[in-house]
Amino acid sequence: MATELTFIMIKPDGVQRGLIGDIISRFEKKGFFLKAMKLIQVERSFAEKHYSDLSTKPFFGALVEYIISGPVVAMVWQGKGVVATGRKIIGATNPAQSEPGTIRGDFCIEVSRNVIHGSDAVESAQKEIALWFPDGVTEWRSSVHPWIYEN
Ligand SMILES: Nc1ncnc2c1ncn2[C@@H]1O[C@H](COP(=O)(O)OP(=O)(O)OP(=O)(O)O)[C@@H](O)[C@H]1O
Repeated sequence: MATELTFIMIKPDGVQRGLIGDIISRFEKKGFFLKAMKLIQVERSFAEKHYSDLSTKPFFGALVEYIISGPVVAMVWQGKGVVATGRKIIGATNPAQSEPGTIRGDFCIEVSRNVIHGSDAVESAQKEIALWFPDGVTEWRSSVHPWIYEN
């Protein structure tokens, strides 16, 4: 059974622009399973912690302002290869380079308003899931699992 997990966050622009349903639908239709989800407006200190790896970047202050500017949808998705495939579904960081058919390729223009975050590695996914969902995620098995996964 596929146990890989990734952390996905719909950023404030994605929430404000009504893209939540479309984004969730893309992950569901691919064959990934939702394990946790909440709509939450985070504190500055929490956003700084989430993006601590980028604290020396010139855009760090603007990035934190953007993330705390409204509610975000934080989610955990499960499935075979969900970290790498999730990044492909999302598309390149800069929407100018994101392929059509990806979330960023279809829905946004600016790197500073790029709608969605996805973990970049299994290890960072584990760290981000622990930060955003300290009480853990919901264990359940979809009844359609055998129609998507051979084992
Ligand atoms: N040059 C930039 N100017 C403004 N914002 C930027 C710039 N580069 C990155 N960002 C913002 O910081 C976020 C994190 O940058 P990172 O390089 O980790 O990209 P990413 O891993 O594709 O994005 P994310 O972590 O949000 O999935 C980007 O998604 C974007 O919102």
